[in-house]
Amino acid sequence: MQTRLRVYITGEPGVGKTTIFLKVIDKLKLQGYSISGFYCPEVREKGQRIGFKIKSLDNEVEDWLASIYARSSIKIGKYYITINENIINKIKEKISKSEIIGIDEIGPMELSVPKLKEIIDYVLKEKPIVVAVVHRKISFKDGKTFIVTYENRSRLDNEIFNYIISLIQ
Ligand SMILES: Nc1nc2c(ncn2[C@@H]2O[C@H](COP(=O)(O)OP(=O)(O)OP(=O)(O)O)[C@@H](O)[C@H]2O)c(=O)[nH]1
Repeated sequence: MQTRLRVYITGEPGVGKTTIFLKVIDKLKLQGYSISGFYCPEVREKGQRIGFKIKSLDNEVEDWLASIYARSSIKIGKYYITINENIINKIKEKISKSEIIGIDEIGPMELSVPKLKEIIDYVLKEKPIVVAVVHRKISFKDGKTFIVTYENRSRLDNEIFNYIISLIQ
């Protein structure tokens, strides 16, 4: 039977979702699994968030996703979306070669960018194993959701890693 595993990591703003996500990805990499995907770290200037980058999980590909300084036809909140076809294709190329896909995050912004939504839809539909940070306002039925809290964040990465390994080894 082809494995089909979805693991979603969610929780309140700033609680530690990305930290848990990256710890789980690192543990899986240490087990020798090929993993790719992307994450969208925020960029701050003098303490103020001025935009987001998009980076491939192996950090080989990086570009601006959205910025308050750019100008484009898509604006989400105060951010103009600036992602280009070139980085999308590079990330798609990496995703096509991996067995495990990691995404941080699946949120209103990422889903409002057509090219990113296309990748997310493809991954959730086609790839066997997906680990994704999901915005607290979004939920998926097909998979297991782990909620990060201040109380469990020191151990939740191990719990999630052990859950995944128990199903794919
Ligand atoms: N002390 C401590 N700090 C943590 C822990 N996990 C995350 N943090 C810190 O909490 C802050 C937010 O962590 P993130 O992983 O970015 O949290 P997030 O939920 O992804 O944040 P948003 O994407 O902005 O909602 C960062 O400064 C982290 O270093 C933890 O287990 N202990």
